[in-house]
Amino acid sequence: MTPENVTPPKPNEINLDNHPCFNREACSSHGRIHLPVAPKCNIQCNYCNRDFDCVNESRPGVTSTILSPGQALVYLEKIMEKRDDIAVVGIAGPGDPFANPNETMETFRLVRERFPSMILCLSTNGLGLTEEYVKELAELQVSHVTITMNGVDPKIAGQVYAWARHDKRIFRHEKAGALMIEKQLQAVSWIKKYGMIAKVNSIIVPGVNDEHLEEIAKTVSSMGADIMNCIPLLPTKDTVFENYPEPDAKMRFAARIKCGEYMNQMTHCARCRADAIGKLSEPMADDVHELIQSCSRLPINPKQDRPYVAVATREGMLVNQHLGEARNFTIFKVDPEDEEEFIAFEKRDAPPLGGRDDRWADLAVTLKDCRAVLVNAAGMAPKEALKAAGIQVIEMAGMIDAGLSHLFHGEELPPSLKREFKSCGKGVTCGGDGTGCG
Ligand SMILES: C[S@@+](CC[C@H](N)C(=O)[O-])C[C@H]1O[C@@H](n2cnc3c(N)ncnc32)[C@H](O)[C@@H]1O
Ligand code: SF4
Ligand code: SF4
Repeated sequence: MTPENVTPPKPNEINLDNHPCFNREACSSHGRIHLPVAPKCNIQCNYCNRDFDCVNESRPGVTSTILSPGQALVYLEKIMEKRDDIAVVGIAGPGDPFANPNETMETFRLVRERFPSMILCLSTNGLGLTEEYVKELAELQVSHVTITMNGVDPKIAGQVYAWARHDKRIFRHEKAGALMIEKQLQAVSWIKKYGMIAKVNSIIVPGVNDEHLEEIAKTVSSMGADIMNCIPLLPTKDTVFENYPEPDAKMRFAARIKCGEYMNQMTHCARCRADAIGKLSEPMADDVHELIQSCSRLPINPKQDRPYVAVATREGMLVNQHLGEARNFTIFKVDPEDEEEFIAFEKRDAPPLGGRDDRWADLAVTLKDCRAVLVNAAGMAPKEALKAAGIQVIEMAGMIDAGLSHLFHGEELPPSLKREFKSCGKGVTCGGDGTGCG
């Protein structure tokens, strides 16, 4: 399971005392960075609203961009060149790390290989965690794993989760609560089995679980969980709990005192963004915001040599074909004589229609030296298949040169040219071939 090129550091090379969330004294000297590599979620909590592209809000679930594992490593390298106080790399969304397990595990592998003494941690709802993942996390010396648990009674937990998706089924209400509790307790026991620090986050939701937190503490402490973080609900727009009151100081204090009878309590959580960086509560500086944005415009695998970009175009000036309708792709590169110019030097045939998933796998091979493909639109299935093969799918309309400047020189794609294909909502797997699903 662990790739051969990963050499986990010796335990004494990582100073766990430097984690500012687990050691209040480290707050003034050390910071953490969250890498936003996990956009999807497998459940919907009634308090959570995940926003991308948002710079102004500081709360969980918000990020200004999403990074691939390779982009995240470049971003981290650049941050580490700028500052020497970052002791922790965490993955906390904006969705769930184990609704995006490949991205999560790959990010940890890359970071561990490059920064052997970095503290690694993550926060998950527990649903997608498997023993295999927990084992590899331990091998990579991820030291702190947080499981967010809002109840140990299905009736109470079921009020917090709108739905949970597991094994291609959707669970709601009490059934969602029961499923989540089972998975979360299992996750805590694996984390302890493999020797990691287990933190339990519980969101204090007035009138729902404020009287029940003690039961959670009692249950998880008996399983060996190390620390609990009772986080006050932050009422958030466009969520079921948006009009619930934020727990006052009395409720927060009471929760921590009652739970504190069973286990250590964290009291200084800053309810951070999924792309938080620096000391706890430090706002994201403008230059860091620009840096993370520019890293998100790098090729998916920035360290791979992919010198070309493929374009779905009829006449060679405009991006004007859907991925599925293009019979061929025009391949562009930077003009070696003039870095500002681009040269179309080849046409490559698209794989024949039909064959669905095979077709996208074949296309990934055809475009294996391309960092991206510019198209008018593409469905989820081809986007996922190409992304997994390291090829970014950029949906846009208009001049090809604008897309190429974006990809080769990191220039912002004008919003007027951006397009985003939305599925029809019929719940079928969309081939995105522009021919409709009938
Ligand atoms: C955005 S989640 C991402 C990680 C993972 N999906 C999870 O739930 O643990 C990070 C943390 O923020 C918490 N959170 C999300 N929305 C919140 C809100 N409105 N108020 C308080 N905590 C919130 C989650 O419960 C979780 O503990
Ligand atoms: S599991 Fe985490 S990311 Fe998913 S809805 Fe709940 S809080 Fe949000
Ligand atoms: S959300 Fe809380 S536990 Fe997570 S990094 Fe911020 S302060 Fe630490």
